Amino acid sequence: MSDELKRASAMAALEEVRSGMRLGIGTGSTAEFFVRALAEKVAGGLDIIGVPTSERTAALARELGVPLTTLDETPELDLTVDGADELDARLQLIKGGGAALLREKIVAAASRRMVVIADDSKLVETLGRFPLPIEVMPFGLEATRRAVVKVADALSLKGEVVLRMAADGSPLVTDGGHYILDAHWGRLPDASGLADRLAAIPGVVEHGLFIGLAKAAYVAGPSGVRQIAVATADETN
Ligand SMILES: O=C(CO)[C@H](O)[C@H](O)COP(=O)(O)O
Repeated sequence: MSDELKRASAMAALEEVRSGMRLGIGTGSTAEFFVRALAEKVAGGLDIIGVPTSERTAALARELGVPLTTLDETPELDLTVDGADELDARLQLIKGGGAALLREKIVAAASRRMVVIADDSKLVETLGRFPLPIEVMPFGLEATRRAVVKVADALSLKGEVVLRMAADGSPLVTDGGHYILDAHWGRLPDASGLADRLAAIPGVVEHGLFIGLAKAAYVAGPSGVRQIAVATADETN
């Protein structure tokens, strides 16, 4: 994804931000463009407060002067803007490529509205080209991995489930102190059913399937940014 497209999608989402808003602030290289643009607006007088979805985003926001709070102080948010590794037309997402999926999901769920910023290479017909990140407890890792594989077997999903490693060769540790399993299963025709089964495994802390959380996406392509929105109950009746 080119920086131009990342910036374009971030700028489109920034249009939704109003003074007085409580914002969830996403993680990743696309979200970074959003943080930088938001910081400029804050410097120009925009009055917002943000909850970062990772230590990495918190550090950047702090450095750029974006006022931050926590979900404990501000448990209800107006809008969360975040990137995604993959999205489909129903705005089901795969997230967690940046290992921040747990905080990202907690923050998105605490928000009245979540919007996704992405380029059009991330828009797929069926989720699963991107390996699905699954955040797990270090305790009982192998037992949990086997339980995850059993879920895959039950759904006829085939492919490796591998522990994500850090650059130094040790297991990558998330902001929450957990590990990440990356599931290379390919197409996930029933993402929602898979999400339910993974969530029921005791050692699984959270998985990267975001179902029913995003309300809109700003998808940037060569011919501009288009908004994809989920139909509201009013529109479907
Ligand atoms: O889910 C995420 C982090 O956990 C990111 O939103 C996702 O990985 C997209 O990142 P990028 O904008 O760098 O492609």
